[in-house]
Amino acid sequence: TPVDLASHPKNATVLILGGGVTGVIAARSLAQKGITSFIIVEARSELGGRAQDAKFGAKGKEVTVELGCNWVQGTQTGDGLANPIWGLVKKHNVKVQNNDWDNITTYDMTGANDYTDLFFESEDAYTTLTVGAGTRVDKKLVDATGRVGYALTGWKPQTPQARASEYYQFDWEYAQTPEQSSWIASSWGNNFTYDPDVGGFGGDNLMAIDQRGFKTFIQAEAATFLKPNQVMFNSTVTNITYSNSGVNVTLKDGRFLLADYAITTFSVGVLQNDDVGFSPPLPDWKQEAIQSIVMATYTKIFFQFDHDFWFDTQMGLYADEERGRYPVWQTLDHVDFLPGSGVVFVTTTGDYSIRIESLPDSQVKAEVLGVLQTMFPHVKIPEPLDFMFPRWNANPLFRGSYSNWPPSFFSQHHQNLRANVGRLWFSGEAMSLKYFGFLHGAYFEGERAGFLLAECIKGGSCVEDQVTQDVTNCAPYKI
Ligand SMILES: Cc1cc2nc3c(=O)[nH]c(=O)nc-3n(C[C@H](O)[C@H](O)[C@H](O)COP(=O)(O)OP(=O)(O)OC[C@H]3O[C@@H](n4cnc5c(N)ncnc54)[C@H](O)[C@@H]3O)c2cc1C
Repeated sequence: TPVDLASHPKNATVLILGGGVTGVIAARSLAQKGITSFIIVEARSELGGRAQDAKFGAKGKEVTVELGCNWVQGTQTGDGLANPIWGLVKKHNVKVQNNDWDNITTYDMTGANDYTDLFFESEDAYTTLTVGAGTRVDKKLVDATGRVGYALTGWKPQTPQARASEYYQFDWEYAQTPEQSSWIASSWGNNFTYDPDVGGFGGDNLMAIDQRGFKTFIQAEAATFLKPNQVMFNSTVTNITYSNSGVNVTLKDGRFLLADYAITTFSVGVLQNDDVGFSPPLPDWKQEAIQSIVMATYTKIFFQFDHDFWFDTQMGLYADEERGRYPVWQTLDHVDFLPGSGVVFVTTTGDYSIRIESLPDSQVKAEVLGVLQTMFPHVKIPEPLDFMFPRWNANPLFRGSYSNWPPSFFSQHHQNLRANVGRLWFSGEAMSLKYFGFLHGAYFEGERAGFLLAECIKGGSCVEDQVTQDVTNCAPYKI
C-alpha cells in the first residue's frame, strides 16, 4: 500500500542506504556540516561493506584474510594529494605492509620459467597504453577498447607468457579484459591513483594484514562520530519510494522508514539487478546510465597448507594456455606478511570468476590444485588444510566486486549515474570519475554527496550534476 508521505512523522532528515566506505563518509560529512539527523541503513551486521574479512585456516592456525579490498593503492608523493584511505589507516593504526608487485616468480605449463623480461616489457607496454590514452583525450578522439589501445601502441601479445604478463598489468586491476574495458577511462583510473605527475598519489601498494581486519579503518572512523541511533543493522532495503516531499524506504521485514532525503550507496551491481525496487521507476536516463557501467568480479581463492612449498617472492604469475586461468598468486606465508600462516591465494577476474562461481567448491579446489601441480612438477602437492573463496557476483548485496568502465559508457552517462533524482541521491565508488572501483573513490564520493546534500538541506542548490535526457552522437550514423 502506498504510504502517505506527507502525513507520517519522519524517522530522520536523511537515510543513508548502505554502510560501506561511501555511507560512513557521507554520514561524517553531513555531521561535519551540522546535519546530524540521519540513519545509516545497512543489511549486514557491521559497517565496512566490501571491506570484509573472514577467519580462515585449520583449528589453531586461523588467520584473518581479506575477502574484499586489501590494499591502500597509492599513498602520497611529497606534499601532493594524499590517498584519504591511507590517512584513515594511519589514524587508526591499521597494520599494513608494503607489497611489491614486481617481486615476482614466473611459471607456465612447464613449471618455473623465468620470463620476467617479458613481464617488465608488458609493464612498459601498459605505461605506453596510458600515454596513448592521454593523447586521445588531448585530441578529443573517441574512446576505444583497451585492446585497440594496446594494438595501436605496439603491444600484440602472442604467447601464454605474454598474455599472462598483460593480464597482471590490466585484468588484475580492472577485473575485466582489455577487450571489455575503456582505453581512456582505465588509463586515467590508473594515472589519477598512481602517477604523481598528473596529481596521482604515488606508486605504493600497502597491503592490510591487520588481524582485526582492514575494515578497522572505517569502523574506527565511524566510532569517532556515529551514535547508536544513527545506524540500523540487519536492515535490508527492498523498495525505495520517492516523491517531491520525501523518501520512503521499505525493509525486507516489512518495516518502513521515512525521511526528507535518501542517499543510496548500493553497488551498481545491486542497482542493475533490481535487488532494490524504485517507485516510481527510475527515469530512462538514469536506467541507461546504471545499465551502461559494468560491475566486474575479482575473486581471491584461499588455500592453507601445512607448510610452504611455493615461491619466496611476494607474488607469483602462472601462464596457462587459457588466458586468465588461475594466473596471479600471492603468498601470505612471507616474512613481510603472515609468516608461518601457510596461506597462499590465487586471483581470478571477470568472466572466469563468473565461471567458477557457478561450480561446486570441490571442482574449483581440484582445478587449482592441478595448476599448483603444474607450477611445481617436482613437489607432491599436499592436501590443503583449508580452502575458501567468496562468490561476490552471486551475493545480492554486491553482485560483483567493483565497477569497471566499458568503452560504451560516455561522460554524460557518468553524470547521469551520479545525478540525484529529486530527493533521492546516488553515491558509491562507481560514481567516482577519477577513482571508480577504488576505496578512495568511495571515500571522495561519500564526502561529495554528504557536503552537497548538506548545502541543499540548508537551502542551497539541490541539483549538482547536469542531466542529459538523451545521450546522443555528435556525428550521427547515416544508414
Ligand atoms: C574482492 C575485492 C577486492 C578489492 N580490492 C580493492 C583494493 O585493494 N583497493 C581498493 O581501493 N579497492 C578495492 N576494492 C574496491 C572497494 O572495496 C570498493 O570500491 C569500496 O569498498 C566500495 O565502497 P562503497 O561504500 O561504495 O560500497 P559498498 O562497500 O558495497 O557499500 C554498500 C553497502 O550497502 C549494503 N547493501 C547492499 N544492498 C543493500 C540493501 N538492499 N539493503 C541494505 N544495505 C544494502 C552492503 O552490505 C554494503 O555494506 C575491492 C573490492 C572487492 C570486492
